[in-house]
Amino acid sequence: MTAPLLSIRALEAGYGGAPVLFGVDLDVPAGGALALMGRNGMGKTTTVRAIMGLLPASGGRIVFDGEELTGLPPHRIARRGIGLVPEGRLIFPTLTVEENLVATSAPPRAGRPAWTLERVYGLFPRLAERRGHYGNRISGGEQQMLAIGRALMTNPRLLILDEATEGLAPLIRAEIWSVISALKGEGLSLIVIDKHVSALAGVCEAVAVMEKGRVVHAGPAADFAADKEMAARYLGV
Ligand SMILES: Nc1ncnc2c1ncn2[C@@H]1O[C@H](COP(=O)(O)OP(=O)(O)OP(=O)(O)O)[C@@H](O)[C@H]1O
Repeated sequence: MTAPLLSIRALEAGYGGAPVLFGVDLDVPAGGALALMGRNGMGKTTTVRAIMGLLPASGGRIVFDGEELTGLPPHRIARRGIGLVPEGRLIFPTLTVEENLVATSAPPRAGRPAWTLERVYGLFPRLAERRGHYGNRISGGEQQMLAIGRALMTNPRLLILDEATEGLAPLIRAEIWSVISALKGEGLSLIVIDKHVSALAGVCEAVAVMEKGRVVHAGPAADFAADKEMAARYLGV
């Protein structure tokens, strides 16, 4: 069996001495997509922050493409090839759409087609129409597209989407899911945090459910989506 692209073992992290993660284990195979689920406050975003180096790990290991990430600063982790679409989008409000896209762009990776402005605009034609608008003058859906485009401009090998469809109108949400699915089809590896179980199962092979800072269930996403009782037990839906 080939080693996973991302492997997390016994990860511990917290805020100001208060522990939040108590030994998280996760794997993402190259080209695979993992749905990370769980009720509010269970530690999903904290896990993502630890992967990105935005929060120090107090224990455990994060290995990406065979190299240890634990302890590296966020910009070096991004350079290794992990892109983040953060919860709340965090668009630069006083930069234009185009400036937001180029602000964090990074060189392409060997063997993968480079992400360019043209390619991002091809994926999201609305961003091309809004290219000169400031980040705080576009709709929530457009901001979400921009957050995804900006992460793609770093030419990631693994893209982490934290609540990328949260609070969006159904049509825009469907557009975002179809883009996520297309990215998966191109071989990009994904971690997708979202509440929409059936949409997740359409893109992700695997699911991991977090409860109180631990992974309490891991398995095929299709099985999870088909088992209403299990979804109700873990997600309270
Ligand atoms: N900056 C912070 N300082 C202190 N505690 C925090 C901070 N951010 C999160 N927490 C706490 O850490 C725990 C896990 O939060 P986290 O944001 O990782 O959950 P989540 O599973 O992503 O949920 P959500 O869907 O609400 O984002 C919660 O108890 C939360 O209150």
